[in-house]
Amino acid sequence: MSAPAPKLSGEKIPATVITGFLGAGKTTLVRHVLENANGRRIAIIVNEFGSLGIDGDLLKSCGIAGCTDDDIVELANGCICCTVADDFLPTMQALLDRDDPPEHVLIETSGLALPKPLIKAFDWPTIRSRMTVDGVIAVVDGPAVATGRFADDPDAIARQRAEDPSVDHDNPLAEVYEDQLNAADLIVVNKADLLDGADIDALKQGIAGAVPRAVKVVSAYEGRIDPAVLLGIGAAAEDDLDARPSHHDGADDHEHDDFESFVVEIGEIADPDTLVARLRAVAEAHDILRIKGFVPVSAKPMRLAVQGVGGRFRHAYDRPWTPTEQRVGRLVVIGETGLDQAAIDAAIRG
Ligand SMILES: Nc1nc2c(ncn2[C@@H]2O[C@H](COP(=O)(O)OP(=O)(O)OP(=O)(O)O)[C@@H](O)[C@H]2O)c(=O)[nH]1
Repeated sequence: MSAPAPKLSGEKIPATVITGFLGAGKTTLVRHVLENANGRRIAIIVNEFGSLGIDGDLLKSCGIAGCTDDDIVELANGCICCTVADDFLPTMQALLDRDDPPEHVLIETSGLALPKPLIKAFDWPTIRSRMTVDGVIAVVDGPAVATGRFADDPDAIARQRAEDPSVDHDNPLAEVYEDQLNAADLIVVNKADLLDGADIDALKQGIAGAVPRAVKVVSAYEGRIDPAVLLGIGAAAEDDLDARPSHHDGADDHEHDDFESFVVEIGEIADPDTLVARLRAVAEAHDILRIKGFVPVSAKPMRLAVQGVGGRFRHAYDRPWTPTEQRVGRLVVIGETGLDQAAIDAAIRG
């Protein structure tokens, strides 16, 4: 795989924003870029909706040569789009002020973040003079879109509009998903292994037709796209905000109260397959969007990383528990507001 050709705008350091709904495959794609960085110094900023930094932890334990923990900065304090001034700008400033600043910065937003406020932050004078948004990549969960996960219910919208003409959506998932696509310079339809060729073509066409401007749409498996395609787009997105409409244009701020997250703690488990079967049943019964975390397994020195997107689960041992870590399982649960937290907690803990 060839090294991505750096396409700097003047002396500015390029930043790539990786957006996409919960569980679409953003961390998987970031990891693939790191594995194929060919010596290029890339810093990663990872933002999560939940209070636990699972993605940053997964990337830190990736064992990729040349990728140090210092190059991975976690912002787990809420969605990056709402904490721009408090968290994001000081973090960027610190990266830029390093003795050896990165050659490229990848920013993985939370699955619920709206990318536009983040792109706008690159217009702040202190950042604007030194960085540019090289491109916004939207990662899409192909099978989730194909099964109508983000589709609106047209009747419900018509009813709501009759009461309040300014209402766009009754579906917060659709709203976040569309904002993410509308901001993109490149759209990656991921999880192609779970779709057949005709479905992929139809999805790509449908997505390309739904976004407001001509944007390349590609398909991928496990986020495997040549970094030369992802990096070096040269979009300067901060100068091009009007071309990226958002459902929240005109609003000073927005709330994430359509979604909620909480953490379930569990003790050592005896058998990963039994746990995953239980998690799958809970996720389906409560329409949970995302479950992820790490769990100790009896007599195993390695911790088990567990990932669920809807009812689809994966698990793998990722690294040994360190001597200073408590062998306690922590799973982040994310869903639309109104989850029955007590019932979910009890069901997960068995
Ligand atoms: N079958 C399949 N699974 C995939 C693919 N890419 C990623 N996954 C799995 O999907 C799950 C979510 O992937 P992540 O990369 O963590 O997704 P994410 O977008 O970073 O998730 P959040 O940060 O929670 O929004 C994991 O279990 C991945 O292993 C793919 O191409 N095919």
